[in-house]
Amino acid sequence: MTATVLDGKATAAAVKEDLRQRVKALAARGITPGLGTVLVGDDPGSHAYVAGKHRDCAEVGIASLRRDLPATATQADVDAAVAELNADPACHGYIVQLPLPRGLDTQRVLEAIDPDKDADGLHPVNLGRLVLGYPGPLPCTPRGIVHLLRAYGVPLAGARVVVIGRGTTVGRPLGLLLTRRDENATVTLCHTGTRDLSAHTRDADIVVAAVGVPGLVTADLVRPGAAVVDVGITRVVGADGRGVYSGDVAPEVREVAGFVAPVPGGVGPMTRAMLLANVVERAERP
Ligand SMILES: Nc1nc2c(c(=O)[nH]1)N[C@@H](CN(C=O)c1ccc(C(=O)N[C@@H](CCC(=O)O)C(=O)O)cc1)CN2
Repeated sequence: MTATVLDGKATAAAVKEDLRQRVKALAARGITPGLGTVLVGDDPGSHAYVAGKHRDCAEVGIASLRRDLPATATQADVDAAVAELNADPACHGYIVQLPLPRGLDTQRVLEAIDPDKDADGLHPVNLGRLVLGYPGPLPCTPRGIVHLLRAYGVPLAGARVVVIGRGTTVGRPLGLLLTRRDENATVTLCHTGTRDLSAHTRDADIVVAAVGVPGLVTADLVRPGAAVVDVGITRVVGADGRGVYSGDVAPEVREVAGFVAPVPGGVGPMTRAMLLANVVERAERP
């Protein structure tokens, strides 16, 4: 069997086309949605991701508000950038690019974001809303994973899903999302302390790997025909000595699985598209 590839680029392109139309409708009402970013330091990966977010904004007609701070920025500098975006009426939603440089208090920064402008859905108030099943912005990667699975008709209701990874940006919120009544899946949340990981994954209809351990999910861990979603993204040195991305899922899994969301080209583009969706939805709210 060769798995059907869950094409995140194509699915994200369709999401962006829909958003472009909705942004046009907003323009007719005199509203331009605005996405802000706070980027601190020199990490090349973070710079590339933030640049990508602003390119996406330009593609769909969302206004960009960039706040780039040097690696020497203090906690007070970051707090000030956050306070400025909280107060700016042109900004419908914004993100603080993670990870922040060492020495800055990530939790304090995330908690300072106005929950109403939390485009990442990572503020404790919004994670609490997710727990309670109240409406609110959803974390972008989990939302993107659910959208991608649905786009390819992978059944969620009643599905046994194993999520590997208990982080607050992907694993934990994904478990909450998939167990809502609308999705109705049964979720097992595995992590580095899980004994006999394969006993869980071999039983699963859907395996989501979000730990950042290249090649962790091998073919023998996957039930034939299952859907496997790769979220891990690690930069490794390829055979030719150049940097390449490696996911948590080994390449041979494609011979066993029914569906595979690859790295790159799977969940990453969906994460970016869902960020735009959160901003447009916020701008559409009365
Ligand atoms: N505030 C946030 N910080 C971070 C998040 C986040 O969701 N919010 N997630 C990651 C980084 N990230 C977005 O910020 C992100 C990472 C990777 C991709 C992506 O599209 N990856 C591509 C491959 C890389 C490439 O082609 O350049 C892919 O998978 O196809 C998008 C977003 C940590 N920080």
